[in-house]
Amino acid sequence: MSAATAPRIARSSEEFTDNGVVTLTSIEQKRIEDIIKQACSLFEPPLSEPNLFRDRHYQYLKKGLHHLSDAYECLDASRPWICYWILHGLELLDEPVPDSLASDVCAFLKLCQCPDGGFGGGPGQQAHLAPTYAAVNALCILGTEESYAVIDREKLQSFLYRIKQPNGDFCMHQGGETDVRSAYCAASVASLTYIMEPKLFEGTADWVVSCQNWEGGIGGVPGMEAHGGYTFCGLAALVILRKERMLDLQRLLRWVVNRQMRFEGGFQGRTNKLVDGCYSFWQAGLLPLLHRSLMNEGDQALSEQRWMFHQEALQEYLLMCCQHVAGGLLDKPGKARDFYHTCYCLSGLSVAQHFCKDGLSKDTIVGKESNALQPTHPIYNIDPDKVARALVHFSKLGIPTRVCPADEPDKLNP
Ligand SMILES: CC(C)=CCC/C(C)=C/CC/C(C)=C/COP(=O)(O)OP(=O)(O)O
Ligand SMILES: [Zn+2]
Repeated sequence: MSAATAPRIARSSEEFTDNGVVTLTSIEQKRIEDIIKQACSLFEPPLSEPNLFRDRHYQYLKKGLHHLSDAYECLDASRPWICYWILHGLELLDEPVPDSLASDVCAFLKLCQCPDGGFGGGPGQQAHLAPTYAAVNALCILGTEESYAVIDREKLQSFLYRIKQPNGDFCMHQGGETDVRSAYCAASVASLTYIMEPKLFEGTADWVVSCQNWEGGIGGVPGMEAHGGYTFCGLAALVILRKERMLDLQRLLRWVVNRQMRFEGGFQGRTNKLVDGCYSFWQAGLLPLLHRSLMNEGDQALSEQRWMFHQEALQEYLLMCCQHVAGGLLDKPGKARDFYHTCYCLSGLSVAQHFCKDGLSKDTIVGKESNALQPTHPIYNIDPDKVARALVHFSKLGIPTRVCPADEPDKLNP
């Protein structure tokens, strides 16, 4: 389907204003719609096919593994994230990482690993669940004996026990905050590296479920506004724990499908906020998880061909509004490119291109076939084959047995 003829979900917000009330939010929304309109006008016929700037994105990502600009100084405590964002972007583009570069990344992430387990945001930094999640994902993307060997699984397991809370949730780091991100990061690394045991996740599902709120989505902590980032973390954590049926999935579905913007085609993170390219993964990525969960609940009406969002409209938003001409992707037109948005815009584009159910797949590619990206795993957001390889590798090693499990939990977080 050409971009020019693709049906838009609905019309601009102006056409929905029935009481004429102007607020700061409505002014901002209108301004963004005007910017989107302008960006899309560049694709009027005959230039109607939006093109993925594959090579420019590749060059941008490749350079980031060697050199970062001063703008990344503020991410000094997120360096494993930068490795993950870049490596995942490269695998989506089907660009291999040379062996020597892969070894350099392994050596760097080894320096980020803490003597007591888990990974910090950089060498010598305190162990934290977010960079731990990013480091494990990055090492699994590399998928070599060398990269798997970096992870000290016994110590990773004891780090998780140390930050586990009596209510089932985890602190992001010793003495740190708790929210739904931590349940996902902990469940993700524990399942991928095969260190998961029931005791470690006792109470976790109940805690995550308590964060589903009146809107149907999931907030960071109980009672908080629902947000796409937390909703993805909550649902993905429950899918790993095989407890997603404890959520009200119909209300979750209703909430997320209403986060796709009727004019822009991209997703917003929460009600009455602006479209942002990164929610192409955090929000649209919920639909494959929901599809599987509802199928397991016996829902007979599920499509065999499509996810329950407008896949073409999301692809158009990403291709027409989120690509930087010099490579890299972004939140919305006029914003700067960065590796976070490049990773999650490409991840969302991949979700929107590839439907898969029970081994049956159906591709819906906006623009040329060469726009197609590699698929991504709906839970871990890395190449599905790399997930399978990591599971085979780590399951052979068995679950580490701790000397005295009862002594560890909450020792440092009474
Ligand atoms: C695995 C892992 C650690 C996942 C993180 C998930 C994630 C993206 C959470 C978002 C958190 C948040 C409150 C964003 C609001 O940003 P904002 O107010 O700037 O944006 P908004 O206006 O779009 O809501
Ligand atoms: Zn964003």
